[in-house]
This record gives sequence, C-alpha cells and structure tokens, in this order.
Amino acid sequence: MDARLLKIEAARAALAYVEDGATIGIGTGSTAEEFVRLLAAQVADGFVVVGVPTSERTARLCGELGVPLTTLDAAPRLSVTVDGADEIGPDLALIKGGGGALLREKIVAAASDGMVVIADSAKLVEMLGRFALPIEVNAFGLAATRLAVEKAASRLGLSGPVAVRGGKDEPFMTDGGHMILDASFGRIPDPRALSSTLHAIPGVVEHGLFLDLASVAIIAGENGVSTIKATR
Ligand SMILES: O=C(CO)[C@H](O)[C@H](O)COP(=O)(O)O
Repeated sequence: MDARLLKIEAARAALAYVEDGATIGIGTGSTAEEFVRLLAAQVADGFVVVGVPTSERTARLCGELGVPLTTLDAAPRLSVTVDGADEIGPDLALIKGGGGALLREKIVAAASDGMVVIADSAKLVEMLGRFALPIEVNAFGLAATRLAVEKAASRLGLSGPVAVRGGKDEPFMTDGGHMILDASFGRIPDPRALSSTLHAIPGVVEHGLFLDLASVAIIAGENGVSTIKATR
C-alpha cells in the first residue's frame, strides 16, 4: 500500500482517542498532518476540539484548516497528544525529532494524560538507533557541546558521526531558535543511560529519546491497523 495511505489509516484510528470537547496536543510531521486533516474534517462537521500545536508548521496547517488552537500556558494539562515518530522500539520507547520539533513535542507529550503515536509499520524496530538521534542544542558553544556529546556517548560504548543538521553554514533552526545534532550512533542498547547522559551535558536542550511517554502506538501496515499498548 502507498506510504501516505498507511499514514492516513493510522491517523484515522487515532481519532477514536479524542473525545468531543477535549483539549489535545497535536504533533508534527507528515503523519501528524494527516491527523490534522482528518480532525479538521470532523471540526467542520461540528466536533468540538482545541489543539496545542507542537510546532509553528502544525499551527499553520491547523489555522489553514480551521482547527481551533490554544497554548500550553492557557491549557497546561491535555487529555491526549497524537504525534508521529521516527522509530518505535520496545515498550514504546521512541526516537523523535526528524522534523526538528522534538522539544515542543516532548513538553506537550509530558503535559498529556496519554500519548498516541501514529506510524506505518516501517517505523517499528527491535532496538532503537537505526534512525540518527536528534539532539537539540543551544547555538552557543556548538562545537564544545558536540564534542561533549561524542565523549559522553563513547563512555557508553556508542560512537558514530554527530552532524549539525543542515550543515554549519546554513544550520537548521528549531522553533525555539536552537540547532540540531543528528547522532548516528547505531543501535542503542540502553536508551535510559543515553538519555540521562545527554541531559547532563550543558548546551543540550533536549534529545529525541521519548521514554515512558507513549501510551499507545497505532501502526498501519499492509495487513491493516494494529494497536500496541505500553506495559507501564
Ligand atoms: O518527531 C517528529 C518531528 O519532530 C515526527 O513526528 C517524526 O519525524 C515522524 O515524522 P513523519 O510522520 O513525517 O514520518
């Protein structure tokens, strides 16, 4: 089946997790955008929902399609967030940030009672790390932070290129004005150790390991849509 159709099927199934009248988090990326399109169609039919977007890109699409928005400051607790992922590993540990929105995505997911991940089956992995791990960093001291990331990773037995997204001359900038390092460490046997190690580095704003956040993953594949629940 066409990759876009799989994304649409996963997004459609996620609508069941959104109650009429709810305030929800809305993710970023091509799969999340399919969800926005389907949600907008329901809003046009009278469904009541308010969204907190996880990026300016998502906010724009919601605005264009008529999905009402609010901010996390006005609505600090959300019933659910629906978002995509770059990788889905054991017990719904995720790599996110391929679209560069990982900081807001993580803040919004953490402010939600549940996180519903929507993806096609190609995103399922037995161990995280095939997708380069996005690490959001402050622009100040970029080279030092990058070196610190490499050294800290090597203490955990991880190595591989750590690239500035977009390149040094025209770096990708996040909505928060930060830069992204894409760390190709390969397989990550202990995501928790890597998470706390990265959090301890000054200059690292956030990283794309989403641990203990996703409650449900809706996976669309050639044989239909399946649901995986976190065991936590
Ligand atoms: O984390 C993300 C953005 O920061 C996206 O959810 C992730 O990159 C998946 O995107 P897509 O649905 O386009 O494959």
